[in-house]
Amino acid sequence: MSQPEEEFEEEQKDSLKTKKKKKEKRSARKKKKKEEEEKREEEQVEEEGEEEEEHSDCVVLRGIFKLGKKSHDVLLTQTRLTWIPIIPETPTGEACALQPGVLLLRDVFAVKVKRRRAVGQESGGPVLGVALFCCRRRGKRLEEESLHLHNASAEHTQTWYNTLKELLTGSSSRPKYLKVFINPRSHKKEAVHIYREHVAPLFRMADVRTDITVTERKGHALSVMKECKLDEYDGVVCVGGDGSVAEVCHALVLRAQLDANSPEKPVKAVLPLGIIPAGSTDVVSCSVHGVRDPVTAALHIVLGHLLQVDMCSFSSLGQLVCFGFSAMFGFGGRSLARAEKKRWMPSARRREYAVVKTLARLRPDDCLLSFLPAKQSNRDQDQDPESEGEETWTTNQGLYLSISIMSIPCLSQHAPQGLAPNTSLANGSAALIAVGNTSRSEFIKHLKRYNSSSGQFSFSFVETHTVSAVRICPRSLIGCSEEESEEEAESKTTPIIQLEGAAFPWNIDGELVEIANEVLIRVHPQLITLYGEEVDEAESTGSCSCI
Ligand SMILES: Nc1ncnc2c1ncn2[C@@H]1O[C@H](COP(=O)(O)OP(=O)(O)OP(=O)(O)O)[C@@H](O)[C@H]1O
Repeated sequence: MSQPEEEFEEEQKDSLKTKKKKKEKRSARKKKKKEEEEKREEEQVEEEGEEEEEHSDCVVLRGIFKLGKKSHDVLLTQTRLTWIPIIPETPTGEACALQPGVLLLRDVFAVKVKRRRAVGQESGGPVLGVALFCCRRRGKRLEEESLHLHNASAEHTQTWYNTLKELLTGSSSRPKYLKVFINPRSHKKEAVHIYREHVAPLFRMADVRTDITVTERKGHALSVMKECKLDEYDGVVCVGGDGSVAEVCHALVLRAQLDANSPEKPVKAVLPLGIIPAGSTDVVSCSVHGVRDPVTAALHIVLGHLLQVDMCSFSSLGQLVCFGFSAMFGFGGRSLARAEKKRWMPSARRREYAVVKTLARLRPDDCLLSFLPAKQSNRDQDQDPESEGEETWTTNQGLYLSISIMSIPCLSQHAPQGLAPNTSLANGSAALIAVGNTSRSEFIKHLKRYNSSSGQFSFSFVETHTVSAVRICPRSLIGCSEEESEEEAESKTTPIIQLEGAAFPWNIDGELVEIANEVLIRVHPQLITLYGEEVDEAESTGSCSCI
């Protein structure tokens, strides 16, 4: 065979090979596609099976209503309302593209009879049908929505109204009577307005009665809570910032402890607490709602979404200071103390001023820091870490710029993943974040990373631990003399602080608490119930402008 012929034959062989390969590839692709289709069909069958199972939830009522302008076949079961459009036969046989719909009763918080009324008419009027008020989810936000079922028959409408009402009141976690505390001084003094505008109408609609106290001073909510008849209420609501929330949470747990006559051991709060955010940061509200939004918060309350949440007790020299969710010692305590001295400034400016000033005078504290690592068993159940026998404390002595203890993730719009992303609401432990001595620029880098999603702990001077207890014993007031006197020099009206016996500023849930001695913090698993849901991240509104 001549060479060109050989080459041709080789070429032919090659092209045959590639054709074969292509064919193989094609058939493999076809096979894969067929398998995928079969899988999809199987999944669809499974889904349909599940749907059928759910729909086998037997029909309680069935009737015809108009939704919009079209008639629908409406089915009510114990858990859902389903509507299917009734398509009239047309001479042309044209299909109408109307969609069926479904509404889960767990999302419905009110049902009303609709009537036609003239302007100013308060009662009576011909029946139009029933209206259902429900919540719709938009990301982390819950929004109010209504569904109108029209049928002019009074008897038909009444039967549906009664049955729906009965099904809705069957849910035991939904409150009927609430004790409400409103702090009129919170943040921009908008708490009363927020409650009246966004919350009260939803409570009224859901037939939730309320007993309102507008607080007159710090400690007012605590004194009311100590005295009031708790068994009358199904829950407590706090409208305010983190300081107000901390006071009401503390009051609920303290009251449970007093009622149970248990001076040593904290007792789980009897009533759940709903938080309507009206502060500037609203860390606790963000941690259980994912947003700072009064409507979302109110809808979680009326729908009875309950969450068990861990709390800490803070004590010094054997005396209880308070119950709370988070505490900051060092930088966090100092900047709050500085901000409190400038109460006359608007809150955002005050905070910025305090952060910048405290950064400018950054000083470490010489501390003895001890902690009790959390055991796995603490996190799984409602178990008191104190009851676990031998306690093996780890103790370090050193210079710290900041020490934080947080039993909840502390989400906020400035730190969407939370100040303590490694802890959760009810894992029976707290996050200990200890920031050792470093340069100002490195410390600022660490702080800035809270705004982004991660990396705030990947510095050699930051250590984190999962703990069930922490003890902090400040050993001296390093650098305070110079710092405080500079501060005082600015405000000539306030007396110079006497350093002897001076207390250390702590930021406990956004409130300034001054403690002179060692502080013991213990985590108490699921000590309180809050209205809300488990969220992994808060809605962010951009970074904090001060750093
Ligand atoms: N009528 C009142 N006047 C002054 N203080 C009050 C009053 N009612 C309650 N307080 C106290 O005000 C403190 C701060 O409340 P809160 O956290 O709601 O507001 P805030 O400090 O302005 O908010 P934020 O901390 O989010 O900026 C709480 O300790 C609370 O007990």
